[in-house]
Amino acid sequence: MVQSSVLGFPRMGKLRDLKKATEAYWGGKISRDDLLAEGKRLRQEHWKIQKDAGVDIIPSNDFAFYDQVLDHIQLFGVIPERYSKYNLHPVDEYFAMGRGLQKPDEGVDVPSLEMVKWFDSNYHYVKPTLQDNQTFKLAANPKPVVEFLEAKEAGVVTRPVILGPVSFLVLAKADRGQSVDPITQLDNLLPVYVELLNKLKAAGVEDVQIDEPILVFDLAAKAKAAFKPAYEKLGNLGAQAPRLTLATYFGDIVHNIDVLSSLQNLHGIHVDLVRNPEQLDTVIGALGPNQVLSAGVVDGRNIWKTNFQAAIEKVELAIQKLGKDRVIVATSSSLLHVPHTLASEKNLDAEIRDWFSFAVEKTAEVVIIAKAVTEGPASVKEQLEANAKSVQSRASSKRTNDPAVKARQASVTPEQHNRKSPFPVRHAEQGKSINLPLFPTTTIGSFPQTKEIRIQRNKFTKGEITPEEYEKFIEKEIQDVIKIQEELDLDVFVHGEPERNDMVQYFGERLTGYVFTTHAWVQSYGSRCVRPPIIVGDVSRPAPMTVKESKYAVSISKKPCKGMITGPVTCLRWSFPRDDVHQSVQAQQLALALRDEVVDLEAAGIQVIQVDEPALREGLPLRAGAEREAYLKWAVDAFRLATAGVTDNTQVHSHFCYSEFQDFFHAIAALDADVLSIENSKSDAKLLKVFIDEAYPRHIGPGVYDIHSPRVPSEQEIKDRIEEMLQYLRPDQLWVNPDCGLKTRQWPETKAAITNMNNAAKYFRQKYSS
Ligand SMILES: Nc1nc2c(c(=O)[nH]1)N[C@@H](CNc1ccc(C(=O)N[C@@H](CCC(=O)N[C@@H](CCC(=O)N[C@@H](CCC(=O)O)C(=O)O)C(=O)O)C(=O)O)cc1)CN2
Ligand code: MET
Ligand SMILES: [Zn+2]
Repeated sequence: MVQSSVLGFPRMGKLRDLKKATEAYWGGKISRDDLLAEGKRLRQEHWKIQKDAGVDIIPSNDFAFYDQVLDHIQLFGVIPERYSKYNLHPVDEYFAMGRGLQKPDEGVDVPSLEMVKWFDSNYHYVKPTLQDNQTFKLAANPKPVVEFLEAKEAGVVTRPVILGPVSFLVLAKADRGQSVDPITQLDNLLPVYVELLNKLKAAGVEDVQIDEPILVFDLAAKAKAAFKPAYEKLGNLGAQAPRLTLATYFGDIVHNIDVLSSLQNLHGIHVDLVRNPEQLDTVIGALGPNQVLSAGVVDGRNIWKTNFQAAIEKVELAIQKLGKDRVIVATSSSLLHVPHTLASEKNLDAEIRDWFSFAVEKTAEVVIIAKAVTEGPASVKEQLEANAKSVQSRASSKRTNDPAVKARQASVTPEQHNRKSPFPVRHAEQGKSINLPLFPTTTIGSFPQTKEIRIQRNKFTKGEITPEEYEKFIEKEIQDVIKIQEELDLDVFVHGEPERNDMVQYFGERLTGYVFTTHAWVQSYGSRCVRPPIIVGDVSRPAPMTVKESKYAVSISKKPCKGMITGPVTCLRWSFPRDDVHQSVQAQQLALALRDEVVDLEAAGIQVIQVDEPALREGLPLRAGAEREAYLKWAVDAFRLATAGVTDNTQVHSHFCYSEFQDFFHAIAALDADVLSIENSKSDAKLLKVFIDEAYPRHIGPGVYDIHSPRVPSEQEIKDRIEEMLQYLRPDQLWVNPDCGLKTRQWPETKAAITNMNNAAKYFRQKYSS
């Protein structure tokens, strides 16, 4: 019999219940016990959904209050002393690592651990941070054991998910000032895995899903070599340990296929056949004689209904070679990356709705496919017919195709990708009308999205206030933030983005070719969620999207004020893209729509325009090679097409909130933006060295403090950071700004942090002008 399997389920709940509970706990509104009880309730609900759907292999330990990697940091005792020294309750220590903790009265002040993108997704994980003398110790009540028992008690037998030791270490880094190479710690870490597996077995666990997603990367020799000792040990524990199924996702493992020979003692291997169906034969060829293949055929990363016929064909190929008992039908990855359920969407057009499948619906899909291949297509005839109809409806729908967009794309010329003059000429032109001091200060766009803003928007969406009332409210918000920026004495203002629910969804709602949802939330980090809009057809811009607010802000600003839009690659990556048209085509459509917006902003008198591309880096194919080069070409072209329509006088900014530029620098440079703001506050300033090494001529603002945490950085801390940056950047090219937008912050901490930031900038301005 072919079993069905889900690799992980979204944990926020149907109505973002987990977000509400954690934020209430942080705000002191509910107790720790209340929070723990809510977590338990959600786990039970999610297990029940999967059990009722008939899923054979249901995950546990896929739940996390903040992040699953952070769970492992705590599980293995990889807790830096700066957290452990406070002897906090484990729940609070966990959140302190995730989001920092500042309690001046109790003398507690510690920033969060670094948080970075999970592979090429918009989910962020907390980076394990190791010391030179790192030790590992299994937590007293290991979470995977506790949650397995909890499910068992509720009548659900689960397969706990744990992150494998090689991935844990490869995804880790040395703490600041430490030099340990994490992978060298394998021998110290393995005993903890052995102990954990023993405890799981003792609790009654038969099967464990052990994730080693780093197998999809190009691995350093040391990392690759670590699989053999790791899995010879973990795969040979016999009756003392559960069977292991090693899971990979978001790429193929063909380039690491030789590793499989040292994994032959494992029960099974999971591969992503949505992203890389072509790896099937190679992987089957490398399996041991009794090993099981978990075939990821239901997309864990996108919301399109699975094409049953195509999925069944893939699974049948595997069955022909392995037999029904050695094949599992699975989601390609955890369903963490898709929204909870389509059932919550009441406003979707019926034709289009029928093309979608969210997490709850995907659990049903794995079950149907498994049944189709086990019992034959007749056993699920109705479902197969309905599915074929949906697939056919989407393929032939007029909603997806706009000849005018296609015609415009066909007429794009190479010159449209180039600014009129090179940077030095533009810079001189811009200097005539935009007066800036040395070390100009600015922010990244958004100011706090207060409860009041969200309430007013909610009322407006529901029709409880008129568009005019909402517009008045937004104008007042803009007035307030302009006034605050004057008081804070910033040099380049922003309008604060109060009208935007999200930097991508807002544009999706204003572009043709998109649909958007009311409840389709996906976790981005911690308690923060996004509601990615869905690209269903060719994209175009029916009318200006941001001009009114930007123009108003400029009209009341005594200093330059940036126009603010989200770039084409980010609009694409943070939406659910089409899977029937190449992403480069969708990016170009978005670029053309945004180009019109940029030109309209300029025409409205906006001299500084920021085009955010924070998702440019995460879209980079995970492995070096032709695919990566092709991506960089079309992604850079899209940005240039969107921005190059303006005159030399207009200063184009771009923003990226990540700092891994090493394998990527030439693409950033090729964007030709006049000013870049980048993330840097939590990474080593050494990363900036690439800007000198490559003689980067233009201007840069590496973030001087981390906006993801409510913690207020001191003026001294910021000065130290700027001092470090000046080792790598010229004083005349350095801007001073936070890491990213301030929408998740509260006003008091925002004002305090920016005051410190501005004072730090003034100190250097003074120092370098004399
Ligand atoms: N798409 C995207 N990806 C991104 C980022 C980003 O900004 N956008 N930033 C990076 C980090 N990620 C972030 C992701 C989300 C948030 C964030 O603040 N999200 C908000 C939701 C934003 C939103 O869409 N808000 C809507 C809906 C707000 C809401 O909850 N409304 C209530 C009703 C109003 C109320 O009573 O509060 C409801 O619908 O129930 C709005 O403002 O209109 C949240 O989790 O709370 C911040 C950073 C990387 N990836
Ligand atoms: N302009 C946006 C903001 O300030 C950029 C955010 S990048 C995730 O919120
Ligand atoms: Zn950002």
